Amino acid sequence: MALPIEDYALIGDRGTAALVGKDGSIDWLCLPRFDSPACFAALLGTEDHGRWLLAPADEVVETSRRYVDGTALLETTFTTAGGELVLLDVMPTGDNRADVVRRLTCTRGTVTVRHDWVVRTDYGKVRPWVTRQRAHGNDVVVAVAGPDKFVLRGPRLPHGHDGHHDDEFEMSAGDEMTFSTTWIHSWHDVPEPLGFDERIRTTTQQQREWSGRSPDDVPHADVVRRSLLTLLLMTHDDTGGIVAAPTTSLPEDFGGERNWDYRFCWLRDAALTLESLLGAGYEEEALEWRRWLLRAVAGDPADLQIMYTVDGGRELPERELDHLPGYADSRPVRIGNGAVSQRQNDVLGEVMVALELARNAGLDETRNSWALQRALVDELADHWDEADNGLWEIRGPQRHFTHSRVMVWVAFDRAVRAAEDHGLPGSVERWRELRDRVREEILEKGFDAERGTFTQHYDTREVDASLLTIPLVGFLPGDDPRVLGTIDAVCADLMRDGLLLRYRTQTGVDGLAGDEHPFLACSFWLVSALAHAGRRDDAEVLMDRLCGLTNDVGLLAEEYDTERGRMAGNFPQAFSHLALVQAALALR
Ligand SMILES: OC[C@H]1O[C@H](O[C@H]2O[C@H](CO)[C@@H](O)[C@H](O)[C@H]2O)[C@H](O)[C@@H](O)[C@@H]1O
Repeated sequence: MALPIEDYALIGDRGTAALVGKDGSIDWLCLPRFDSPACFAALLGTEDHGRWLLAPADEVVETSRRYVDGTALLETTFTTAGGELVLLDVMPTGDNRADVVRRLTCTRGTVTVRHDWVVRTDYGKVRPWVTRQRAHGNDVVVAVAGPDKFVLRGPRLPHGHDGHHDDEFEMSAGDEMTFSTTWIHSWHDVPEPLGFDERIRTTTQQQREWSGRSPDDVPHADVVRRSLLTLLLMTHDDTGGIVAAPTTSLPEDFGGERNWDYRFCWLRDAALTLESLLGAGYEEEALEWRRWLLRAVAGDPADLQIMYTVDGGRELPERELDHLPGYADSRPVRIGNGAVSQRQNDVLGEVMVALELARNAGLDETRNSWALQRALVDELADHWDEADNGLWEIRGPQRHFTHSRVMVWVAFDRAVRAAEDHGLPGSVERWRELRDRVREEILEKGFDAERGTFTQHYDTREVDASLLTIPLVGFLPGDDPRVLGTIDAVCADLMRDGLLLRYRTQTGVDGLAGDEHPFLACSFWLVSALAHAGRRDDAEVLMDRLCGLTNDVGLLAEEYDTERGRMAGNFPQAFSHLALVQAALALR
């Protein structure tokens, strides 16, 4: 059975990423890309759905973990009655290969190690054909199924029993053993082995150099550095696409149906990630992402999607995997995401903010990059008043969501500013007129004057945590009475044990059964809104609490179940980490 979500840590090579459990088992890995089918899917099922375990066979009396300073190399230390074993997990970056390297070092006494290598392709469904072969002068174990080939290397290889390749062996103080699994296309020959020491050294250097540029002058600078590194791991090296999370179907409601696939590039999540990276001083990432964006949305602006595959593809049909029981029996397990065809009017606003920040950071517009923004804003000008599914991608009826309307204002506002401040060409008069019109409309229809708060949509008196972004995007100043009233109303209606829900599910607005837990990004938005409102002390108290919720290696899922003290939803979630960075920057 899978571990609590917070007992996993992320390793990755910026092509894909794996979840390593505190028990030494890799329970989730999609190869070679974030959105490829998983070959280790025990996270959503059992060990028979694929996993790779290296851990003491003896009873473990203590486990501690850490990332090697400034890197995403994970070090797990197991203490047993007889000794101590350190497991280093690395996915080397920058070499266009897909390898997972696991190095065991016995640092004290004697430890019996258990090895279990269970590859199942197609998300735990297909048992590959596994053989022992000779390649490049060594024995290797090779698993083949359809297009995929997995090569296990190591100084001592496990043997096959009942579909598992397992082994037990003793290690004594000073012993070191390195194993690796490499993915290749099944029609290719087994590649050369990696030079482990050299790849570990370069990966360490690259990641240290990158994370060393993270700001020191923010509260919780270490947590911020880890968040930035986690966002980097979710940015695809080759294409520049940024995924929302490396997992699918970790439940928002344990045992419920709120299970979604996040292994894709949402324009919203990616644009917000970029804002955080730019705010923290990482500028070159903006260029890569803008290139990704230009390729992904190229074509008729009317065909803009709200999400794409990692390489900018448009097809990500949602389907259910019946063969997987789901994490904590949360079914269905879904791959693909039906929200792809939704109308979400906020998205262009977020994109325009990120591209404006990039411009202000010195990234010049190319003819193409501005022409595209201009075409998208003109397209929005023809449809700005249509109802939508909102940023929460609700599957209930479309509405006039206030947050979406505010982001429409943002899109026109940033387009006008691009023309005014940077002399970029476009239908500025029309954009200006629509910007002012949507603003008036929001203040009239999206504001409940009696209660002194903005509302979730135009036909309700309910509130929504997304309204906390109103001061953050500059729609109103942070100390405007309407903003202060909204903060109070959101806290009064949506606070659960000190953390914020996105909205009240009980109203049925999202068209789904069940409930959910506080959404961590919303609580970070509250920190930022409080800071903008001049309530710095309150903001700091909440920020301290939220940073205290990160797991032992600094990671956050999408939501937090305050009753059980457990993380919920996909993990780690870019939205949570990017909002953490933004909150820290707001408190700078
Ligand atoms: O709440 C139902 C929706 O949940 C998912 O959307 C959430 O995740 C997205 C990626 O991080 C984020 O952009 C969005 O704001 C969140 O609501 C899911 O992807 C949707 O299919 C689902 O309808």
